[in-house]
Amino acid sequence: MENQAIAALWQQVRETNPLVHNITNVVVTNFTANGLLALGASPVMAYAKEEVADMAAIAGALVLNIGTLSAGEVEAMLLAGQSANAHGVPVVFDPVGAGATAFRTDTSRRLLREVKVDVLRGNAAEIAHVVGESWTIKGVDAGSGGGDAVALAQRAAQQLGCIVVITGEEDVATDGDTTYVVAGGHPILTRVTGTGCLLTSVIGAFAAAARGASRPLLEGAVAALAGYSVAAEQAAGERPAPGSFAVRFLDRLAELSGADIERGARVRRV
Ligand SMILES: Nc1ncnc2c1ncn2[C@@H]1O[C@H](COP(=O)(O)OP(=O)(O)O)[C@@H](O)[C@H]1O
Ligand SMILES: Cc1ncsc1CCOP(=O)(O)O
Ligand SMILES: [Mg+2]
Repeated sequence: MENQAIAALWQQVRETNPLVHNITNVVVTNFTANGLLALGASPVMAYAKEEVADMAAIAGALVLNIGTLSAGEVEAMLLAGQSANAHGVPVVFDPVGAGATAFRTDTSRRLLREVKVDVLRGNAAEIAHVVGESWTIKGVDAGSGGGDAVALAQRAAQQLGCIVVITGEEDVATDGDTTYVVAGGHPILTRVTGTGCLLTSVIGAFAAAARGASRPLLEGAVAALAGYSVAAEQAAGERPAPGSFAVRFLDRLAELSGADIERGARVRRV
């Protein structure tokens, strides 16, 4: 995928200002809404089972995130997901902490069975546990010393029949057939909570824009990953610290130019 096409997709998200319905966790709600606004998308958080089907139906994309799940929220996610499916709205799912507890693992698998998920995004440990493989996990974070993230993503995509995105030092996006690796970003991202969750919602914004233009969702996900990494590198600068990085990162998401992306995006097909 060419950097020019990535820049064009970022421009398209800004121009189309897609509505992204998030059912996400209490830790990252505000950061996610601000990140989506900075990017040029429109966030809405709606959780009540009385309204989620209606909201999902009118959204450009639905993002499900089980970071602080409860039984009631799972019920709402199923209703929202099924409504999105019925209305042709793309669904992006972040299985936060899958593998850390049986409730998270079982809920992830249930959502994937009962909702047609278009893009699954997690760290390597979460994706491994969703598909029944082992990988060290600590709460919501992946442990190191696992296996091959590219092969894991490809197996998961084939097994689940959706696009799988695994993030880490390098990010992988695959539909099980075509696979891209995105380099860049910065380790400081792992010291600010919600950067993975926001990325999942950003992929939602790109899925919404891709839907409008009938472009492949995989390209949208790759564009999201690539621009996100460039913004993080710029925000990190010389001596990054978590607090100021978080603020600068929002600024860079808002100000990232086509030229920044064309110069900085590092995508390769593997
Ligand atoms: N070591 C690293 N170097 C550069 N970027 C990283 C590194 N680890 C994670 N990232 C980036 O941080 C963001 C969140 O990814 P990750 O930490 O894997 O998700 P999560 O927070 O859900 O565990 C992604 O943009 C990813 O590319
Ligand atoms: C710390 C924490 N605990 C439950 S959800 C959450 C946020 C996880 O965010 P991310 O996966 O983006 O680091
Ligand atoms: Mg996460």
